[in-house]
Amino acid sequence: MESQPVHEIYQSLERWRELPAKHQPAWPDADKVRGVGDYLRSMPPLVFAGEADTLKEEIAKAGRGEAFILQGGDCAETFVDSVSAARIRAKIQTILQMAIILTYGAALPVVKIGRMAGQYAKPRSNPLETRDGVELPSYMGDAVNGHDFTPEQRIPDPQRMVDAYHRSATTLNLIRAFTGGGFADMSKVHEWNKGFTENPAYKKYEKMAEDIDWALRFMSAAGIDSPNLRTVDMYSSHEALLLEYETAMTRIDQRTSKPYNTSAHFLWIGERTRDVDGAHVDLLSHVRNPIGVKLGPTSTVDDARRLMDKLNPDGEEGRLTFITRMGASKIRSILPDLVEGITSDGRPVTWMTDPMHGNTITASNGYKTRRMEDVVDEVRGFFDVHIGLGTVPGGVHIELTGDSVTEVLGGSEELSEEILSQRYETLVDPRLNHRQSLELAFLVSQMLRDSDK
Ligand SMILES: O=C[C@H](O)[C@H](O)COP(=O)(O)O
Ligand SMILES: C=C(OP(=O)(O)O)C(=O)O
Ligand SMILES: [Mn+2]
Repeated sequence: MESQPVHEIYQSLERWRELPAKHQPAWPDADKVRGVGDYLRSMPPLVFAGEADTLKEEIAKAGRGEAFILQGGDCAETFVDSVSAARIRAKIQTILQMAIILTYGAALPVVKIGRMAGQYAKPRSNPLETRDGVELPSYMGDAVNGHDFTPEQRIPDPQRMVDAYHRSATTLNLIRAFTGGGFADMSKVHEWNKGFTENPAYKKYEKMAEDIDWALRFMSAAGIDSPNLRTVDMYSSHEALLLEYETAMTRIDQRTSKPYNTSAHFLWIGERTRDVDGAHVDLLSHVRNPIGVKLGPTSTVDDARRLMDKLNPDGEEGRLTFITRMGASKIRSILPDLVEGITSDGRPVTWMTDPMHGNTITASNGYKTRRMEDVVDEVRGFFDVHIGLGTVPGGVHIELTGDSVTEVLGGSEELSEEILSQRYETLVDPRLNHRQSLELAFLVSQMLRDSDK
């Protein structure tokens, strides 16, 4: 097939400008936005298109039940945390620990994707925030404005997109260093748990680490060795919200002459921007990365089919993932029709669950929170529905952190409303802490095991 002329590709990448674009910041200075776009276009890509292709194959495997995807990280990364190697390491470590729990428990390869190295932009329910009669733009993530409630901080500043690019680069560098440079060596599974032993989840982890050590000694004695035991692949992802940033980071791949978004391996379109005739869907329809679309409780089969027509008309395996986020009380009644309607289309999709965003509540003391039991119940509902239909539960999408924050209620330590204020550090949505993340991984590994019977 003849490749499309380069100028036509670049034209197609700008077509979104004629379409309705939701949740874009009201940038005060259009010239400054253009300048930032030019700067970003002059900068190197953050990821290589070939890596995105490899991830697409991995996601295809998850869609067929030959692997399972673990996607996790902050709701909103912050510039402050991006300079803390300890915080980034704790997050990577949490994802690696969860992945090893899932791999060992279910004997299934786990595809690891961080909500990291670019998760700096947020859609908000209300574009404005009012405090004591003062109205300012809502915080939309560090790539847009500052969290402090002052006009200086809250007015969107396009220069922040440049900062987001550089901080994504340093975070990604650290991810690559940790996952390729010895930290992720399987013989270190014990060390990842150091200092965390006085809790049932940590004890369970310790026991599993001992079993893995024994298996490794057996393999070594039997002369079995694999580079897979020493390094892991971890991919980057974020919500493709800021159209100017995502367009500037889209480049034509030399190997294939096709456009790839080089700001992350995997991009997703959020529940609030998934209109099939809107700007976000149009922009991502032109790039070749694997992409996801969040589907909330009002999604219809027709919505999802039209998204497939636009985003994956030829039914390329691994290209399109639907990340459902229905809410624990709704998933069992809503998901079956959606999955059946899409399965009968015949074109493959990979199904993931985001058990966080449909389960957000306000605690009696005003904190935005979630209940661990609802999170677990939505994942369970996701497995129940897919197993009932004979389709494949392909992965989980989790908001988490490696620190001991107090943002989500419940879990084995029975975190209560009164405790939320102790370490409530998120700037947008509540995240599972390190312990709750491991607990969830153990429960999901059991669900995966049961689904294999
Ligand atoms: O992370 C997702 C959204 O940005 C977030 O849930 C919106 O939160 P809000 O309702 O506080 O604006
Ligand atoms: C905005 C998010 O979710 P959703 O689009 O599902 O509401 C998110 O993932 O942080
Ligand atoms: Mn969120």
